[in-house]
Amino acid sequence: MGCSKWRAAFNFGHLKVQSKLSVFFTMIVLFTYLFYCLNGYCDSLPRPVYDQQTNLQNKLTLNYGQEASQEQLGAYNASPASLVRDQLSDLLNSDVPSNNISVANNFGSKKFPQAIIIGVKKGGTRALLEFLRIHPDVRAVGAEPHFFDRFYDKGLEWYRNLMPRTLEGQITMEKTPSYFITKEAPRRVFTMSRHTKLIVVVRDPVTRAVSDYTQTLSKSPTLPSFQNLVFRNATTGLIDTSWSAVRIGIYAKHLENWLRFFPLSRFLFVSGERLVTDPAGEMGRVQDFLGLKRVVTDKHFYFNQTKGFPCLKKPEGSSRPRCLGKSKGRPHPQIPSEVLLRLRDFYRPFNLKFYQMTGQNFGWD
Ligand SMILES: Nc1ncnc2c1ncn2[C@@H]1O[C@H](COP(=O)(O)OS(=O)(=O)O)[C@@H](OP(=O)(O)O)[C@H]1O
Repeated sequence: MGCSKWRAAFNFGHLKVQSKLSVFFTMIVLFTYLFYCLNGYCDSLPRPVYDQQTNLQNKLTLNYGQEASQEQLGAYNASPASLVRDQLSDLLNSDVPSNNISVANNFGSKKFPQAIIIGVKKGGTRALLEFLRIHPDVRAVGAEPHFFDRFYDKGLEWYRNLMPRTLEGQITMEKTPSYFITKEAPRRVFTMSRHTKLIVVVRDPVTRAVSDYTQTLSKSPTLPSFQNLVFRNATTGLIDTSWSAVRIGIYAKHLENWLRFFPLSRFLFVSGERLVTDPAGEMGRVQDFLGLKRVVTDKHFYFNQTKGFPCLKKPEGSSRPRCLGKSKGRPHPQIPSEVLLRLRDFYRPFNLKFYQMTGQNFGWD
């Protein structure tokens, strides 16, 4: 009996010591956590949806060949949650190997883009951005932010937050091809920074229109035929310039709008055709324009016969080469040649004006 009393007293004392110790350790853990947070090391902890979106975009930035952009983002509304959902589904559905660097990037700071690919839709903007992203001094948002056309009211800080972090000497970039045709975009970009470098990938407006139509057709199979949409009056052959597939290709008109705010020296016009036939040559010009060392060269590309386009050679440690996804390089429907000829006639004067304005002959006629 006396022995068991003694044992109970011992156990009670032992328990007291134990609880004191656990309070002590909890305090240590709490203080350590507070110390780390105050020093800004809590970045990798779970955050609100809005911040996760930024993280996801950083992750997208490090993955090649996302088909996010135009198509998916065309469908999303302004809610950050839907943006996260769409981009997450991009990551999961992508046919691109996911073994690329996908570590969290907590180094550097988020800056406004110093260079933007502002157009044109279906010009080859995705290929250009993905080719640029192999450059170690380029960091870009994977998806299209659509800030200067759709989400301007969210404010510049919202926009900056979408950007990946960059270190000294690295360039922040994004691409949203609809900026080129957005009336308010030049003034808005100018307000952000008058020094922004502007890249426009242009492609023969006739093929561009067909490519644009092909994309819409892939989503709405009951769409009227190209020739039904392209003419305002089929008998007279009057072209319907209110159809966006036609309007986007009047490059001279859109450029005029931009030249009200930016001098020509701020622009680089990339040939969408040469981006396919000579990607390394075109990338050389782009890197020079951005003041970058020519790191992306012909040794990075090979021509994929099945795809019919240049793709990036597989990086070390990866099993697959990297081509753009299925939504790039779709076969175009057959359009009657007289329709295409009529459209070519329509574009000719605008093309000539564009060559004159840019001092470059793109050879579309
Ligand atoms: N390397 C490579 N791989 C695949 N596709 C390439 C490449 N280079 C240029 N292109 C051309 O890019 C066209 C799509 O242009 P965009 O990326 O600007 O389209 S989008 O506006 O973002 O939807 C796409 O148009 P379509 O052929 O009509 O699909 C391609 O012709």
